[in-house]
Amino acid sequence: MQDTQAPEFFDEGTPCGVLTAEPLGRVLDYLAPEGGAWIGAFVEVPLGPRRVVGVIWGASEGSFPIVKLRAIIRVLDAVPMGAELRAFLARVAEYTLTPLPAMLRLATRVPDLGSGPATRKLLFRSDTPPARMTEAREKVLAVFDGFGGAGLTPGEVAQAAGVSSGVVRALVKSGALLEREALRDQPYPRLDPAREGPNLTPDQARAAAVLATGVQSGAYGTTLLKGVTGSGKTEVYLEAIAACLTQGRQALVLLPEIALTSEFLTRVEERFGARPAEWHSGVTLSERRRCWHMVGQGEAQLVVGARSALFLPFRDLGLIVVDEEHDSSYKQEEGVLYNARDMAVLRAAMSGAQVILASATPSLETWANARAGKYARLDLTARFGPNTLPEMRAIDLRAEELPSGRWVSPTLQRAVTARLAAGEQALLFLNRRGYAPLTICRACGHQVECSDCDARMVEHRFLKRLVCHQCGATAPIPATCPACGAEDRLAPVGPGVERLEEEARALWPDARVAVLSSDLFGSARALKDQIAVIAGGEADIIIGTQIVAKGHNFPNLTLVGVIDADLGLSGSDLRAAERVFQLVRQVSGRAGRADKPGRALVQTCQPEHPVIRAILSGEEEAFWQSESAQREALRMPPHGRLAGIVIAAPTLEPAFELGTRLARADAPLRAIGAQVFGPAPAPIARIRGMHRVRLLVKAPKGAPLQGAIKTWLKPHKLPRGLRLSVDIDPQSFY
Ligand SMILES: Nc1ncnc2c1ncn2[C@@H]1O[C@H](COP(=O)(O)OP(=O)(O)OP(=O)(O)O)[C@@H](O)[C@H]1O
Ligand SMILES: [Zn+2]
Repeated sequence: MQDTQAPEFFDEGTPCGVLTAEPLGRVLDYLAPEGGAWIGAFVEVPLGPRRVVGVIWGASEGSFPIVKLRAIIRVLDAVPMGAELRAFLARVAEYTLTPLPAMLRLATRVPDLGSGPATRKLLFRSDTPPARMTEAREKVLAVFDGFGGAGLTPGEVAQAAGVSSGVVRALVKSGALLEREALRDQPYPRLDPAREGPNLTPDQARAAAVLATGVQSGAYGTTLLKGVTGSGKTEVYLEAIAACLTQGRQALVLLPEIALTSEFLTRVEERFGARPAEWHSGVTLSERRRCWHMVGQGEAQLVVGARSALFLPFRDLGLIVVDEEHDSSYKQEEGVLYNARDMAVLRAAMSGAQVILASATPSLETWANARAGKYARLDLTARFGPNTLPEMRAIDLRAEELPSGRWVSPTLQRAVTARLAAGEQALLFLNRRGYAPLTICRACGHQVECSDCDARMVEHRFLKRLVCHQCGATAPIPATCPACGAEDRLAPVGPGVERLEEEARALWPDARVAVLSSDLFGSARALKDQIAVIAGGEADIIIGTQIVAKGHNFPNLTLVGVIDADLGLSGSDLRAAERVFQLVRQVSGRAGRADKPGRALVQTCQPEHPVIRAILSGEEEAFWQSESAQREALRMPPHGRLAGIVIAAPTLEPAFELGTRLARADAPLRAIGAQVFGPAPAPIARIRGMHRVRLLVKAPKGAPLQGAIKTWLKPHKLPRGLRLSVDIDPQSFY
C-alpha cells in the first residue's frame, strides 16, 4: 500500500499528489490551497484549460519542479475520502487491472460533487396569513400542510400545488412563507435496531445468533447463509443487520435486481421502523446525492443497493450482505470488469466487516470456499412455517403429443387448468425474451441477422420490431425476405415469452395473463409495480424470464411450469450446468410459499441428464461435489484461474495479428505455470461493428496471475483503433 508515510495534512503551498478521474494513468502534483488540506480531501484542480474534481491521494511524486506546480483551486464540501476506501480502490484496480482514475470515477458517481453549495434555500410556512387569499395561494398553503411543515424548494412547491412560481414568490414577499437556508442533503430517519423482530424458529435463531456474534466481534469474516427457498434467509440476516446497527456501524445490502428492492425496503421498514438509503440506477439524482453524502458523513445506517454501492464512502462499514450471491448480474460486464461479490469480501477484509453471502443455490466458488473452510457456512434446511418445498416432477417431452408451434404439453396444461379452477396462480417460466429467437425465410432458409453484430435478430411482437440482443439495434419486421425477396415467407421459429403468452391466452381464454420480462417495461418502477400487482393476486397465469426466478414472494402461486429445462444445458459454457441448476431450483422455489403446497413441473427431452436428475431429486451436495470434481479435473475455476482477453477492432486482421503476437510472446505467463489459448474469433465475432478476437489465459490456483498479465501485455503497444480488455475471473465468454 502506498502513502503509509504520507502526511495527513498538507499546509498551504506544499506539494501533494492529486488523483483525478481523467484517463491520465497517474497522480499529478499540485500545491495545497489556502488553509491547507487533508489527505483524502475532494478538491477542484486546474487541468490544462479545464477545472476537474480530484482527491488528494498522497505525498507529492516530486517529479515536477515545485515552482511550476499549480495550486489546488478549492477544497470541496464533502467529507474527505477515508484511508480505507482509498486503499480499497487501489486494491480493486490492481486485482482487475483497471487504471486508478477509472476506479475513482466509480467511487464519485454523484451529481454536483464539484459544484453547488451544501445548503440551499427552502421555504417554510410562517404564522402570518397572506393579506389576501386566492384559490392559488390556498393550494400552496395546503401543500405545506400536506408535508407536515417540512421545508420545500420553490420549484417543488409550485409543482406540487400546480401554480406558477409567481404565486410562490408573492407569498414569500407578503411574509406568509419564510425563506431559510437549509442543508441540501437531508439526513435519513433513524432506524431502530431495538424494535422487536418476528419470533424466529430455532434453526433461524441459531443462525441469527452466530451471525450476530460475528458482527459483534468487529473482525472480518465471511459466511455462506445457505437456506432453501422460503426458509427465512432475509429474516435471519435482518438480525445480523440489527446487531451491526446496535454497534453503531453501517451496513450494506446488495440485491441483484432493482425490482426486488421495494419488497425489501418494506421489510426493513417493518423491522426497523424507517426506510434505509437506496443506491441504484432507479433513484433520482437528488436521492443519489443525498445517499452519497450521508454515507460519507456516517449518517446513513443502512444502504440497499446495486453492485456499485460497494464504492460508496462508508465511514465505518460493519456488514455487507450479498443476497442471491450466485446471481451473474453481480459481475459488471462493461467498463470496470469486477465481481461485486468478490470485491465485497475484499472490502470487508480491509475494514473489519462481516460478509453474509445468502443463497438457496450458491455459486460453486462460494460452495468450494465454504468447504475449504475459507468461509463459514450456515444452513437452513426447511421452509418457514408449515410450508414444504414444492414437489418436483419431470414431464418427458418425448412422450407428449405436442403439435408444432406449441410448447405447453398436455400434462402441464391439465395441471395449470386444475390450479386455475382452485383459484390459485401458475407460473410458466421460459428464459427467452421476445416472441421468437429466430426468424427464418421458408423459401431460401435465410436467417435475419443484425447488420452490426454476429447475432440473429429476435422478433419482439410487443414492440413490433426485430431486436438485436447484443447491441440493442432494432429494425422493422420485413415483409419480404432480405435475401431472396420472397413475400410473406418469413416465419418465427421457436418460442419466446411473448409467443408463450399467445399460447396461454389461446389455451385459457378466461385467465388473466401477465408477462414479466425486463424489456417489456420502460422503467424499473413500472416493473416493480407489475410485480406488486402479481403478488396482490391480480393475475392467474404469470409468464416470465429469469427475472421471476429471483426472490419474489407470490403467496397464491402454487404451480411452476418450466417450459424448457434443456435450454442452456447444451452450451459449452463452463458454468452451463451450474446456471441451469440454480435457475430451475430458484424458479421452482416460487411455488407454495404461503399456506398451500406447491409443485414444479419441468419439461425436458432428457430426464435422465445428471443436471435434470439433480434438479428433481434436490440432492444438491452430490451435484456440487460432482461439478467441483469435474472442474478440478480440468483445473478450471474454482480450482484454477482464468483471464479472458478480448481484442476488438473495426477490421478482423489487425485484431488477429495482435492476438497472434501476444500468444507467441507468452514467456511471462509460462513463468507462473499459466497457458494461453487462442487467438480465436469470439463466439459473438462482431458487436456494434467491431470484430472480436479472444484469448484465454489459464493459470494454476494461487498463481500471481495479474502481475504476469501486466508483464505480458506491457511491451505490446496497442495499434490505433484497437481495444483490448482483460477480464479477470470471467463469468461469460461471448
Ligand atoms: N420467523 C418468521 N416469522 C414470520 N415470518 C417468517 C419467519 N421466517 C420467514 N418468514 C416469512 O416467510 C417468507 C419467506 O421468508 P424469506 O423471504 O426471508 O425467505 P428467503 O429464504 O429469503 O427466501 P428466497 O430465497 O426464496 O428468496 C416471508 O414471507 C417471511 O416473512
Ligand atoms: Zn446488433
